[in-house]
Amino acid sequence: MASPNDAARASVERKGSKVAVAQMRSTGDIEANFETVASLVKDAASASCSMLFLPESFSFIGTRGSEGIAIADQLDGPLMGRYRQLARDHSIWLSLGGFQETSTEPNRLHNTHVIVNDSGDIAAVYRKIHLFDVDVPNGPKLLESASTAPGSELVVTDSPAGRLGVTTCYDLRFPQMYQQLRFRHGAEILLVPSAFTKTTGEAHWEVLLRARAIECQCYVIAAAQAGRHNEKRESFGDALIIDPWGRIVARLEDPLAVGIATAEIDLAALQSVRTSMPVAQHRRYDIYGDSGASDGRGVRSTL
Ligand SMILES: O=C(O)CNC(=O)[C@H](CS)NC(=O)CCC(=O)C(=O)O
Repeated sequence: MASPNDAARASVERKGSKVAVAQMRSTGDIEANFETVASLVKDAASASCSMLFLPESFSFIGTRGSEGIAIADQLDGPLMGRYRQLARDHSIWLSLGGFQETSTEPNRLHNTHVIVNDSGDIAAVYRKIHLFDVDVPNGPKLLESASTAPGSELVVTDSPAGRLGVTTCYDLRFPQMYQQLRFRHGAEILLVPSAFTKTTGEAHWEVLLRARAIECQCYVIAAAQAGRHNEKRESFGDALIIDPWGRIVARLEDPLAVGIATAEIDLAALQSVRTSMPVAQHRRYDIYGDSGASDGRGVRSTL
C-alpha cells in the first residue's frame, strides 16, 4: 500500500463543503450491510456531498466477539476493497467509522476507523484507543478488550471538509484526547462514529458531543448505529452534526431510521467563533498542565 499520509497531503484542498452523516442498523449480514452503505453513498453523492461519515461497525455487528475475529480482514483485503471502490465510483470521501481489521494478535482485532478519499485510496487509519470494558447499569456488560487490541496513536488528516480529528465511540468520554487533537494538531472537525448503548446514549450522547464541539470550537460529526442488531445488542442512534458554537445542524427526524442528514461545513464561521472567544490564547497550561502527551510522540498526521 502506498503511504496513506502522502496521498492525503498531496491532493487535499481544505475549503469546507457539504457533508453527510449516516445512521444505520448493521447486523451479522455482511452483504446486507454493504448494500445499505452503497445506498447511503448514492444518497450522499446525489445530494452533492464531498464526504459521507459512517458509524462504528458499519460492515458487521455480530452477537459475540469471536464472530468479529472470524470475519476480520486487512485494510488491503477484499471487503475494504469493495468500500474503497464505492468511494471511487461516486467520487466521494468516506469515513468508515470502525472496521474489523486483523491485528498481529491471532485472537484480537483492531477497531479501525478508515478515511478513504474520492479516488478510493486510504488517506488515514485510526485504531480505537479506549476500549469499552463496561458493565452498564441497567444495560449490557461489554468487554471490548477481550476481542480488540487497542491502538496507540492520535490521528488527524486533511479532507475537503477540513482537518479531521479521527476518533471512535467510547473515546468521546476522554476529553483530553480532543483537546490534543484541536490545540496541538489543528483539528477542525472531530469525528465520533459510534454504536452507543441505548442506556448510555439516553443519558450522555448529545451532551458529551455538544460539549466536545463547544470546548474545542470544532464541528463534531457523529455517525450512529441505531436500533436492534441482534438479540444481545441494541444501539441508541441519533446521528448528529454539531457546529463549533454547539448548535445541532444535522439530525434525522427519526433517531432510529436508516438514512443520512446533511450540513454545510463553514470554516469561516468556525474561525469567527475562535476569534471572538480565543480560548486557545486563554488556556493556562502553565498553571494546570495540558494533561496529555507533550512532545508529538504517538501522533500520526498528514500535516
Ligand atoms: O462491538 C462492536 O461490534 C463494535 N464496538 C462497539 O460497539 C463499542 C465497543 S463494545 N461500543 C462502544 O464503545 C459503546 C460506548 C458507549 O456506549 C458509551 O460510551 O456509553
